[in-house]
Amino acid sequence: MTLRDASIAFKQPADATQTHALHQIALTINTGEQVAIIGPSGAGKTTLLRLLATAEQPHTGELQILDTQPWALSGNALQQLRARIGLVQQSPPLPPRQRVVTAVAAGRAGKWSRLKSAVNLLYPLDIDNIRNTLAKLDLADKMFQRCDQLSGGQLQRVAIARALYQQPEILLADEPVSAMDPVLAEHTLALLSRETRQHGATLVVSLHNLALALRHFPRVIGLRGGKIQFDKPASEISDTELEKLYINDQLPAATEQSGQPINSSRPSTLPRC
Ligand SMILES: Nc1ncnc2c1ncn2[C@@H]1O[C@H](COP(=O)(O)OP(=O)(O)OP(=O)(O)O)[C@@H](O)[C@H]1O
Repeated sequence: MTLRDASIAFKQPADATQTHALHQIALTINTGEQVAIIGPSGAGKTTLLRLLATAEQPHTGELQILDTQPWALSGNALQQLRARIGLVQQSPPLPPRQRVVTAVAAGRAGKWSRLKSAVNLLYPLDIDNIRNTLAKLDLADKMFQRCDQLSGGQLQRVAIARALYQQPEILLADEPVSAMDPVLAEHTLALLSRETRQHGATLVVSLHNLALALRHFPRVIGLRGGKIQFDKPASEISDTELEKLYINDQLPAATEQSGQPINSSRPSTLPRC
């Protein structure tokens, strides 16, 4: 997938000013690559993932993905393209009363006929595969539970199971392990990496945890203020570059109090606005 000088600006309803969520982003991510996106709160990570998922249209510039220009496609063709792209959202929008099995089955709805999707909503057709997918995330016992009976971390795992079950060619995940304990977070990122590699799929994940980003992803993109600060192999990123990426002039007291430099080797969850 390729972005050429892509920008997105949002109008703020309060004062009608524009926020440049992304500014002239140029990048290419090749098929099968595994990439982490890091950066401070408000850097534009979610917007970038939504742009790649074709959930957001660039206001200027261009996106080419899976050999097409999505915004030149008809409505039907765009829907078909979206069925080939999986997006795990930061707060998975799972209907509270839906059962886990149905939520996961919905991952393939875009690939099925309307009739099959409707039947599947009532009577999930592919129980064994769904159970296997949930088992990889230690959730097989929750298969028939309602989504509103799950914890935040369990809901995140349901959303990941749904994306894995979809078997997309591109899997995009927005802070997919933010509500998980450290052991589950490690396990889940390793699983995402392994599963996408096995299917030859591309994986792009935004993360606040630097240690996880650097450990699990060979390529890391640092985003700040809607612009790319660096895009390089994880092994080449220095602590100074990380300090520069996350520097927060709005939080002098917090930074002084902690007195801790940003260190990529320790698990780090940085202060958020
Ligand atoms: N729908 C929207 N309307 C107006 N402004 C928006 C909208 N979505 C995002 N923004 C603004 O765009 C900027 C980038 O937001 P985005 O959610 O992409 O950042 P982020 O890096 O994912 O942040 P976080 O780490 O806190 O999730 C922010 O300034 C945000 O306020």
